[in-house]
Amino acid sequence: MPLLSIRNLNVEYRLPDLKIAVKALKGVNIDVNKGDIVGVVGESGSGKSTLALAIMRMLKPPAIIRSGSIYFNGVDLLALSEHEFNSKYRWVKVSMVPQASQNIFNPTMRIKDHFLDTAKAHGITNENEVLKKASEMLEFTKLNPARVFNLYPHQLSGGMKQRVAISLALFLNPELVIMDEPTAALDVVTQMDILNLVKSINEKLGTTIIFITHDISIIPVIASSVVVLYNGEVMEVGPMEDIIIDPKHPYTKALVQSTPSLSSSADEVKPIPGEPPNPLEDIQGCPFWPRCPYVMDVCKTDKPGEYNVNGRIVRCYLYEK
Ligand SMILES: Nc1ncnc2c1ncn2[C@@H]1O[C@H](COP(=O)(O)OP(=O)(O)OP(=O)(O)O)[C@@H](O)[C@H]1O
Repeated sequence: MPLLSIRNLNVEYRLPDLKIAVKALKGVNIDVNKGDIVGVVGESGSGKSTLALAIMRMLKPPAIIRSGSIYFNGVDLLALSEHEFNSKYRWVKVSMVPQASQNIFNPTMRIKDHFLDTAKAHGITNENEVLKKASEMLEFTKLNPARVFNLYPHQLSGGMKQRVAISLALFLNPELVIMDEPTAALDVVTQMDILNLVKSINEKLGTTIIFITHDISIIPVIASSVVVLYNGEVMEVGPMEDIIIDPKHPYTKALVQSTPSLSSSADEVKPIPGEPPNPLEDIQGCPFWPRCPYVMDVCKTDKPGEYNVNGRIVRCYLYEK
């Protein structure tokens, strides 16, 4: 059984002024196996953060989960009461390093108090116990707890803040951590440090990780398997090497070809044709058809199913048997 299994997840943002809903996630199915680092890749607006917030049950209005299930070890997280989810799952079994996590800190609180506050929100009030565990996690992320505990957020560099955000996500020993663009807004050297840290969390602590990024060039460095999102829909899922070396879905192919570091020569780099989708427009059929070089009539009217191509899932009529 996968550690996390998302089934037919549909999330909308309702925009009453415009009398429409933006369909941010459409029929999403994703399995995350224990011990994996699953890279979720997609362009801006493809629904990555919505997915992270849905798993954490942290979506706020105008977002609404229209339907679907998110099973964690077989328990549907969406069916639990808020009290049960908060006391047994949120941060305890599943936690998150949010997007732009450098900005999550309360500027008036010392780092130590961020750990105490998070623990308190989950019913853990033994200060010594919390600080001992927080120290271990700060040390694991290569920070000096004695020094960092008493600092205010503005006294930390961007890389240090990201390490603290990661320590905060880890310190209740979750089995799964969702990291939403954890290397965005960092310089290249610090990015590599954080990627190495993420790998050591996975290897040494055994934590399963969902690693969200808009940058497919990071995927080979970090992920064991990949989910490709486009306009709120899963296009392709498979092992990292297969997806990067031999992408099957025309969108994944276009994404790889548009990325200089993944192409063998500069001549092979091609921008993805056409325009990114308009979130207010509900495209019939496959959402990639207006940009797809292989488009067929059926793609414009019907959504492709999940076709199994040598053990990976590809949602494209080219692979219909
Ligand atoms: N609060 C909101 N109100 C209305 N629409 C929203 C809201 N938040 C997100 N959306 C829409 O939902 C879709 C998915 O957004 P989401 O932020 O999940 O994508 P993303 O892949 O994480 O993008 P980015 O990398 O830019 O953060 C987009 O079309 C976006 O415009």
